[in-house]
Amino acid sequence: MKWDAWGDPALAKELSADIKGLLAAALGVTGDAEPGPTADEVVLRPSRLTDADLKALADAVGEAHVSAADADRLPRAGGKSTPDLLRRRSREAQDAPDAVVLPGSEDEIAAVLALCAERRIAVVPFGGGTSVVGGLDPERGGLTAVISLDLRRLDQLLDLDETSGEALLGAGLTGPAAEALLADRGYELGHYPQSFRFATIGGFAATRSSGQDSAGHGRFDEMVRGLRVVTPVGVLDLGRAPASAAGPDLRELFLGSEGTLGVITAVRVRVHPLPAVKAYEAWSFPDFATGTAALRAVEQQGTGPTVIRLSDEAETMVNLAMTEQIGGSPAVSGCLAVTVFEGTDALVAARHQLTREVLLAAGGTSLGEAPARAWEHGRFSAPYLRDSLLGAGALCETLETAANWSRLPHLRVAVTEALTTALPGALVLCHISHVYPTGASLYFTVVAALGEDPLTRWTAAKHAAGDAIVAAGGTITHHHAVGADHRPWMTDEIGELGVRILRAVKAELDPAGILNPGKLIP
Ligand SMILES: Cc1cc2nc3c(=O)[nH]c(=O)nc-3n(C[C@H](O)[C@H](O)[C@H](O)COP(=O)(O)OP(=O)(O)OC[C@H]3O[C@@H](n4cnc5c(N)ncnc54)[C@H](O)[C@@H]3O)c2cc1C
Repeated sequence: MKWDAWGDPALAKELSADIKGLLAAALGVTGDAEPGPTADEVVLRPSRLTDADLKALADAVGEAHVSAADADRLPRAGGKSTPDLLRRRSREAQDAPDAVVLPGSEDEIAAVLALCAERRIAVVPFGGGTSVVGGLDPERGGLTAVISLDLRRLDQLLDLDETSGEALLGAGLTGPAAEALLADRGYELGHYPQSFRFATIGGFAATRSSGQDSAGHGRFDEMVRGLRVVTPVGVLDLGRAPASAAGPDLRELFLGSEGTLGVITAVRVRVHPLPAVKAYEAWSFPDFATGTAALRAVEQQGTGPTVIRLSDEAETMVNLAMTEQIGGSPAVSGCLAVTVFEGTDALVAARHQLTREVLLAAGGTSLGEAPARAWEHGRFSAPYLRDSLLGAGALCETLETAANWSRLPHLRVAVTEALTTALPGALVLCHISHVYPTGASLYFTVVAALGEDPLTRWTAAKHAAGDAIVAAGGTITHHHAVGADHRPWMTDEIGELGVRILRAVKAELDPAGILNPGKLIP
């Protein structure tokens, strides 16, 4: 993963003539942005750890697994939101964790937490580094220093119970590494967020991630059967049966806990046999309202596509211009919807047919397989385009929410208005990609001219959007999590009493307050 951009440098994308034309016509963006510093030119604030601290950390995990070198600190200085990337481009002194520590076992994690509590050092658990909500900000929270606890060494398939269809996965496994280990045994987890190639099993659990196949396989939190968590005061092993009436489900406390309550070391997940067949069909709807009603009808009928998503008119149009870049869709007018079905021959055929009938009756026109296959082909490539847009002088950022079907139309209008008021002239695209019987998520992409001081302008726009979401009855986050960026709205989301409950749990599990200060809990 690059320190100042997304993913693999070899896959960086050039902007096509079509996109450059669109940027010039829609946003007046014609030139290139000033390039940021190289890694060697970045100035990091010096590490605040003493030699004695570093020696104690090395005693806990081995000398080879502790580093206070700038080359190791810089890639863990934050996540991968656009504000993170803009900060990395700064030529002013940047903050970063004071050291990077890579434990190899639960005992080593427990030892690190104990010595950090004793020495008043904050700990930021680090999975794949793909947070887009400031979840990895190197916040010290009034303590003397902060370390990044990189969990990549916890990368084993620890158990596969084929009879039950459950796998125990190390928290540091990336999406592709976990799927490869399972595929060797004929199984699939089926969690494919856009950040799939770099994000980790522990990160998915810690943020309540949702993948693009959520209609068929569920959100990540729905896949979790059990969790192992190391806290500063002991180890928890949660989830002993597929269902239980033994009081409140404590797994739920750690799903979405974002490193503030403990370090997730292993996750027991539901797995399924690799699908025998897949079927694809794309659809066009005359407008977003008609398409939204069609998705609702499919979801409420329960006919079970694995993927179902709908782009609004603007996103469908931009998708066209991106065809060359990310394998986007061939010519489509109106609003593009994509459906994918997976499973056995008979189930796929039945689900596909039942879904088709609903979509046709709801006003959809079939576009055949090609646009749906093109979407799948390019589905992990869009983040590379954001880097190219930044290089060309355009700010591109996303935000997401969810609400009941009845609130969705107003929520979409309110967020779009908030964004275009805060960033006049910005292009705001929207899609639905996660559906539930009672509602759906809305995912917004904002493209604007970078202009002067983009960080301040984006922060103001994000704030306006957050206020609009809350006022319109949406959740402040459907799957990106809270981190530092959504924390100001947590009291609106769960109320004062809800915040007090989280604080009380935190005080019990993390009395020294070392775990990921400044995130999630107001
Ligand atoms: C381009 C892009 C596309 C994205 N697409 C999606 C998407 O489709 N769906 C989606 O859900 N999200 C998406 N995200 C957001 C992000 O990928 C998810 O939040 C992901 O789950 C983070 O996983 P990670 O391993 O990278 O965790 P990190 O970013 O390293 O950490 C995220 C948070 O979890 C904590 N944490 C990490 N590992 C552990 C652990 N083992 N124990 C305790 N705490 C831990 C960290 O301290 C931090 O607060 C996207 C991000 C980017 C940049």
